[in-house]
Amino acid sequence: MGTPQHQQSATMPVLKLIVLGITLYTLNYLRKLHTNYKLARSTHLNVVISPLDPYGMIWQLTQPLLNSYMRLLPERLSLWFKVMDMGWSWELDDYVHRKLGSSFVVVSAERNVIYTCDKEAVQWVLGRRKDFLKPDVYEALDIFGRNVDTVNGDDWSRHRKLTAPCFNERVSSLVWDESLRQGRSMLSHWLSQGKISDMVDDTRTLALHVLSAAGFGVSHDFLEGNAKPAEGHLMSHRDALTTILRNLVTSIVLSQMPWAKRVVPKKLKDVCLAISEFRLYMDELLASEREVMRKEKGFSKPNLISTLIRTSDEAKAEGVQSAVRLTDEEIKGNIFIFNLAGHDTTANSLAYALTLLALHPEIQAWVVEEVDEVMREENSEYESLYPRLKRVQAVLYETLRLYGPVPNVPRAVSGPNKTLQLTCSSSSPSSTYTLSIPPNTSLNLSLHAAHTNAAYYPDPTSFKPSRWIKSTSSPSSLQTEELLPQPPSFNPWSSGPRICPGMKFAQVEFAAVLAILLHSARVSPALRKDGHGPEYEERARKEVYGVMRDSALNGPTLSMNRPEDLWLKIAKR
Ligand code: HEM
Repeated sequence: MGTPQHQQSATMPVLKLIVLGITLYTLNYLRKLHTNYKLARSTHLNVVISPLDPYGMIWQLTQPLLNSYMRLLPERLSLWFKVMDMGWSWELDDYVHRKLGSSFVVVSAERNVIYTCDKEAVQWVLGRRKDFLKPDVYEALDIFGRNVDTVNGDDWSRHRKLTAPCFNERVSSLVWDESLRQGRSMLSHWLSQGKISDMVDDTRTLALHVLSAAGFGVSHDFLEGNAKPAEGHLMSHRDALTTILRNLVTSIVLSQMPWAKRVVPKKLKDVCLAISEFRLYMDELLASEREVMRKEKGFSKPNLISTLIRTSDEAKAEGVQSAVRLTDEEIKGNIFIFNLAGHDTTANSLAYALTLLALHPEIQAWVVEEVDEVMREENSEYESLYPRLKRVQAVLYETLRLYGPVPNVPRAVSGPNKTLQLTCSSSSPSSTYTLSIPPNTSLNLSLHAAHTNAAYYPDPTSFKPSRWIKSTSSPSSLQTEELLPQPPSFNPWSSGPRICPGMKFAQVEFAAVLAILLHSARVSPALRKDGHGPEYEERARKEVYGVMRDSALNGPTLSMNRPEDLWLKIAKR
């Protein structure tokens, strides 16, 4: 054993090495920060310096921990955090853009990010899919195979071309029928309770069942679902999918480590099982769908999966090169992404809309007027009823404007060292500016900030679905009302070539469910404890509003943080 002096002299070089390492790292960090700062200044936009890379792993991991501390700091020290935290950027509406301009730059050592809520810039970026790409981070969603949501370039054209036929009018009609069926069951379940909490849980079940019927041709009962595993399985199809969607990040990580199922704790083992079971179900679906097509020389039902297989197999049969076909892995990747992209988005939109209507009884009465007129008819056909639900559609638009599931859309710039320029004048005609995007710069399109910008929407934070309706006669009547087209500042489904292909699917599902509910029931705010009288109603209103506003990006979509605290009264009309 050496003397203390010997030990001290042995640790000195190690310490020196550590100090040298830290110094070199810091100098390199400052050099990169300085280079990016100079690039950011060249844009002539306002600049916010961030110590962390907005797309980096450290930011992703530390953000939730830093949140409560940052709220204690004065704004000049916490502004970078306010800008980058997606939860805050939703909570603050367009506050940050009002302070820093409709476009500004966040500088970090790794990259710069231009944040913009300028409608011209947003349309420009979304319209140029070859210049502005989905960032690599999307590839994490390739759990079951590459798909239309995660790929870029020619691959995207192929996926989009072959998946587009899935969203046709026959599928819309199927979505309508199934949504009415599920909506009716959900309503009788709610009416039997009189007062409900955690409505989001029910709207998620409903959305999943509609996707299952329209996606796989598998119908579930609203209450019982299909909890029994099919023959040869350990988990039901519905439970496997629900487990994956509710544990998305864990599923992404575990899908990369197939060996992990042997060593992880029980809860994670269930996620591993769900992944392998869902893969098996998809293999079986593909095989059985092909069998039906072979026997009947057609396809059983016009659902998403049969359309996807048919389109792809027809291309194969016609000897079309592989460049315009999807592999089985890619078919499975797309089926999964339809489920992921179409589940929480629609479920949360329904939940927010019902909460908003409960808080605004006068608007609920306005929608009911239309619903009663349309739904009193004997027939419940999609073609004749859906187009007449214009006020219902206006409620969806207004809900998405204020509580859109996707408040921000990220984009990377393709190729190195490119400077792109656009002249913007929309936010203020007197202050036209050039938006130039220097090298090493990504983009963040602040959809929610645009949706709550007073230059685009008068009285922007108020819930006013009537702003989407115009009447062609005076006095206004239901027959002469028209739904206004979506303006360039309104992009809850994105826009351009990569616009959400499930837009119509979501619109039809939303309209059917809202119409069936409001035709028979009235929704109003409630509290966990029963009570009545004006004071009770006022407290219930405040509580429900508070729970709804306590929302954040939980996973990829905006949702309420405490849905179990949301109580609503459902009374038969
Ligand atoms: C209210 C409901 C919905 C909203 C607000 C919504 C919103 C969006 C947005 C903003 C994007 C673009 C994301 C980006 O470019 O980064 C998108 C893409 C997509 N959505 Fe939706 N969505 C909804 C429902 C659905 C449904 C029901 C489906 C399928 C059944 C679906 C499937 C997809 C797919 C596959 C993409 C990727 C398209 C591509 O990149 O070419 N969505 N959605």
